[in-house]
Amino acid sequence: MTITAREVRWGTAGKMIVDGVTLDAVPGRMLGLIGPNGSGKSSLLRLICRLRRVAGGVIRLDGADMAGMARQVIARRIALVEQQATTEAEITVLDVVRLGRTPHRGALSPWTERDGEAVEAALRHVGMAGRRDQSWHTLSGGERQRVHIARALAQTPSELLLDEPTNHLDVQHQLEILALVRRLPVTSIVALHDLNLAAMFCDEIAVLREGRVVSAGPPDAVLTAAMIREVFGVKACVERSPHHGRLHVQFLVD
Ligand SMILES: Nc1ncnc2c1ncn2[C@@H]1O[C@H](COP(=O)(O)OP(=O)(O)OP(=O)(O)O)[C@@H](O)[C@H]1O
Repeated sequence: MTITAREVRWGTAGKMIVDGVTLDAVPGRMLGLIGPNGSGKSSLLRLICRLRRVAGGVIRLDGADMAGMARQVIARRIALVEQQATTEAEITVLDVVRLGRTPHRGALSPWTERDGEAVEAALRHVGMAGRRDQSWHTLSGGERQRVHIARALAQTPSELLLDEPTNHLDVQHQLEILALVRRLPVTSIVALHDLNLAAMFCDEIAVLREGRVVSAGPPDAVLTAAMIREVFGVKACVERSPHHGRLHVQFLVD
């Protein structure tokens, strides 16, 4: 396992928001986090990359308790793409992606060939190499999302955390980004609202409700009509697609 969480708790204002979460991210695989709005997905991702400190339980990276690790050590390993990340307006696409190299560089160290290669590869991966000189504030929402993902890739993480990475993206780019993450030699944890994207791309899925994992395992075991009704309050029919062989969820409205 690369990242393991055991009985992780975190809360604020007297309310438990992550309430005893236990999960394992298997090396090289994609773990999906699904759950209704406010179920704790973003909070859990922020705990995993230690933007927040756990109030109880333990998160380990390759067996070592992350609570005792230096911030830079964590930043060299784990990249997070947040849902609504903001960036200074007066910078270019290239500037944003170059920021991904920060954890690998000392304050005075020169820009290296390796830094440049990581940035170029990241720009290419998200299809933004031709837009490197464009000003950040002129980008569309989807383009910004792709540049944020490029920044995370430039960090050359071994663990990649993505909070709703398909938000703002058109269907082609939704599929491309998730296919890219799957292809990368990284362990990924991805919060997703679209159950069909989760079914298509995730190796394992954990379902959160009110800060607790209520189901976890391969998509075939987790994505059931009963779970969708119970957790999301929606009627659904779950079938195996004759086209791609993965589960497909059809929602039913009265
Ligand atoms: N710093 C905070 N102060 C107060 N409440 C918070 C804080 N951070 C998170 N919350 C609350 O915790 C709950 C979980 O939020 P979180 O963003 O983790 O959920 P989520 O599953 O990612 O939701 P969504 O699907 O809507 O993005 C929400 O009710 C949110 O309002």
